[in-house]
Amino acid sequence: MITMKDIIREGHPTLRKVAEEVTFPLDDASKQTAQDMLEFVKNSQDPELAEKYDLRPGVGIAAPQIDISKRFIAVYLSEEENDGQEFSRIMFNPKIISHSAGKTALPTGEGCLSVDRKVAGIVPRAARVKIQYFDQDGQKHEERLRNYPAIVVQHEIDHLNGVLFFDRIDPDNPLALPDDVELLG
Ligand SMILES: O=CN(O)C[C@@H](CC1CCCC1)C(=O)N1NCCC[C@H]1C(=O)Nc1ccccn1
Ligand code: NI
Repeated sequence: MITMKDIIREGHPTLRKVAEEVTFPLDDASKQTAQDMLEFVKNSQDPELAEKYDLRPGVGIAAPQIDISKRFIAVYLSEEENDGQEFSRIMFNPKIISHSAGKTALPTGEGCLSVDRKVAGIVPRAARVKIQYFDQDGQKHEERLRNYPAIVVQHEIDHLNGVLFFDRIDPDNPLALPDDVELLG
């Protein structure tokens, strides 16, 4: 199982690489790793397991965070976290194919399991995104996301491009709310 010791931290070069696309048919190792990543995110939200294995609660993880520079992510939002609808996905080669002009941001800013410090500031992201990704069988999916799932998936796709959340904070005015950004309420 994946635990915090497997998660690389800020300063590790892999976090700043552009990850490689996966090819299909997927090798078994990538399939297993992706399932382990989803399991980690779910485990991290279970108070008993998080306590037992010292996991920092997370809602998503990208392969580069466990030092695998390949383009796949896992996201898990419980129904409590996502307006009564569970959101659970493993995405291979995820891509934003279009997005809204309007932007959104979490009112409390963002953190990252690979960043062991608090960085205050608004992280503007597209409010709505149309994404394309492949599942482990190589089936193509297209999905429109908004609100919290849209923010989480954009945070994870950033990891595939070597981007960390604080790269998106305005250094001159980190806490300012740009006109075109609506806080997620
Ligand atoms: O790349 C992936 N990561 O770095 C894990 C991050 C991803 C989220 C950060 C903002 C958008 C995506 C993550 O989940 N966190 N960031 C660090 C500590 C907190 C934790 C978190 O927000 N936990 C949480 C939130 C709601 C409910 C349950 N748990
Ligand atoms: Ni992160």
